[in-house]
Amino acid sequence: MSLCRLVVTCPDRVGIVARVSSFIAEKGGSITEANQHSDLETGRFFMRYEVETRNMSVDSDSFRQAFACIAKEFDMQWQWRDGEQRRRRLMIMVSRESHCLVDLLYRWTAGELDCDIAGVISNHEDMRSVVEWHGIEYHHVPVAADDKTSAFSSVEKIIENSQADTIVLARYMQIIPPALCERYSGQIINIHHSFLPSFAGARPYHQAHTRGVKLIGATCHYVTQELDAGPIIEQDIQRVTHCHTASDLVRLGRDIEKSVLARGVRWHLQDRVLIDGNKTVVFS
Ligand SMILES: Nc1nc2c(c(=O)[nH]1)N[C@@H](CN(C=O)c1ccc(C(=O)N[C@@H](CCC(=O)O)C(=O)O)cc1)CN2
Repeated sequence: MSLCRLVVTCPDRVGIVARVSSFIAEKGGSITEANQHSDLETGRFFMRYEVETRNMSVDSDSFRQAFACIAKEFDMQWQWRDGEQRRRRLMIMVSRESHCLVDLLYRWTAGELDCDIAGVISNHEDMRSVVEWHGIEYHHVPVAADDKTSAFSSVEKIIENSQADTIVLARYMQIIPPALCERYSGQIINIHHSFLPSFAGARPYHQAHTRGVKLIGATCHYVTQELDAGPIIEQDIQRVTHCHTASDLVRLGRDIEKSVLARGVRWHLQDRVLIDGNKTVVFS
């Protein structure tokens, strides 16, 4: 097994850390990274342990079986992710803007993103050559304004057949239907090109330029039915001035979008992001 991750959320109470850490020690596991958080407003507790398991007396299935008793006692939602189960499969979705897609493909090629890329879905043909150059399957699924239902049933079938467990909207400019949001709740990551909640929706840089902002930003968030309102994973900003045109904001924003999305995806792949209602706990 070697390195495994234990991720837990449960109602907060005294004794959780003591019980879980002593259980891991009893099985011969060594906790190499420990993160925890108590949300005093909601009374929820969040934990993420990385565990070196080479000296453990049990395998992953036996660990899960034994830990289930503790999980039941503390009403935990939990995951024990070992090497085999740990590697996620990403489906990337893109429209016409290439910068976030190309940045993710570069980082994946460089080994920065510990995942498989199951494929790329786009409503345009523009990105086919760069995707296929990386040896990744490209799915062109046009979205007709008057028939989005059939387009997204094709999208859902492609995602299902690819066995992807994480979907990354790398400037994909179509609204994901409620059913797909529900089915992949907490598994669809979007990069919005503004510092949310400011300038949600379309053309945020032009909205920002009209408003005369002195900061622009980008937001990586989980996708929900409500547009650009899902749990925020990561954000960043950059100063701008009256000298910058709307096109300047678009150009300057690209670098922020790429880095914010990459951090958000990487933390998700490492099980560092735990959803807390419409917020997140990020053990970065
Ligand atoms: N269900 C959700 N879908 C999407 C979300 C989300 O939070 N929930 N984020 C958006 C990203 N986005 C801005 O970042 C965005 C994309 C698309 C639109 C929009 O109005 N699209 C039109 C079509 C536009 C076109 O054809 O070019 C539409 O879908 O009718 C607004 C914001 C991704 N999806």
